[in-house]
Amino acid sequence: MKVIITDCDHENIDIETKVLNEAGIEFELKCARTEEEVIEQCGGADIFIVQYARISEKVMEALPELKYVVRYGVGVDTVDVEAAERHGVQVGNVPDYGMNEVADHALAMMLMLLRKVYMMDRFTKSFGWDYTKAIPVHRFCEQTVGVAGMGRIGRNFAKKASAIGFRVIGYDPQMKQGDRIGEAEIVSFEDLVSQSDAISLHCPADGNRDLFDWKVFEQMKDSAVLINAARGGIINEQDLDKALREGIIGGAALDCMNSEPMAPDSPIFENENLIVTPHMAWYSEEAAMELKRKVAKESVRFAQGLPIHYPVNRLEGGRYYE
Ligand SMILES: NC(=O)C1=CN([C@@H]2O[C@H](COP(=O)(O)OP(=O)(O)OC[C@H]3O[C@@H](n4cnc5c(N)ncnc54)[C@H](O)[C@@H]3O)[C@@H](O)[C@H]2O)C=CC1
Ligand SMILES: O=C(O)C(=O)COP(=O)(O)O
Repeated sequence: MKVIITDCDHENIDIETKVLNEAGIEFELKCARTEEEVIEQCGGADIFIVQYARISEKVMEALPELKYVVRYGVGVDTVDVEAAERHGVQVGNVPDYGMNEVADHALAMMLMLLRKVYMMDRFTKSFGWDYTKAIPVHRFCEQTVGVAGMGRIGRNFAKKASAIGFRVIGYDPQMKQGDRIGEAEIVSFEDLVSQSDAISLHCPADGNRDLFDWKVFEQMKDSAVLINAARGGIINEQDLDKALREGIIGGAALDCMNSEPMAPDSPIFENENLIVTPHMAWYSEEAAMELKRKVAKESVRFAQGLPIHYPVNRLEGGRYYE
């Protein structure tokens, strides 16, 4: 079988090269992102390792030899998973490479907001010396953190937030209110929104477009902060901009945005109580290496007819490692 790495932002592909070479698997690296680029440049492969390349139904129709698409990452937003099912294409991801990193990043942004570090950093560097600009800051152990999405990353985040001393509540449509999942008590969406001093999003984009919009912001405490290290689109950014400007909520931190890179003229970035990072919550040197090793190893398993560890769709007759 032949592997094509359709696109890769990482600095080098030494790890992928080593794993695929050791298994004797032929592979090529391309630089294809759009449907057209993928169709033009990536014909003849059984397996795609993709980062941001768009693998649509059109691509699958044009490249019928394609059997397996594995993504460098958790989210498979750029792959049409339903079409893959129709075309008999197995889709895979790496769900467990950066669970600590994303939880740590969300936590770091949340602590910066709650302790007003971001704001005091700017103020102090412009030769201001006045902590009262940060008022009010509250004791962590008297505050409640809400986790929307209690999957792998959400549970990890809940554990870390609880270790710091926060009361932690969680909402997840797959979980029952009143249950305890790890460190969090499961509550209704309404309770999560109205009781939390900070809300961290850890749910997928699929099915959750504009989950946090004006109506929800109005139910939040006016001092509450919102953290998104999940996906852009879960928050309605126009409504968030308005909520930040009008003091409907206390602040926000976005690692993920609707448009990435963000639209340069978006007024949301004028808000002083907003922190942004460039979709980097997943990143650490260690996570990047783990990710590269795992996508390559999954490709080798598929090529050798062995069960893969991380199926996203379940094809009839597919082979999965349970
Ligand atoms: N910023 C970054 O660098 C990274 C972001 N991510 C994103 O983080 C998110 C979470 O990843 P995982 O924890 O691995 O996923 P997961 O699949 O383990 O957990 C997601 C959970 O969200 C729940 N959920 C679905 N709709 C919901 C809703 N409306 N409200 C509350 N919960 C809801 C699901 O029931 C599930 O339990 C994904 O969107 C993923 O793409 C993942 C890695 C890196
Ligand atoms: O693993 C994921 O889903 C991530 O969000 C990591 O970032 P990316 O999707 O590669 O921009």
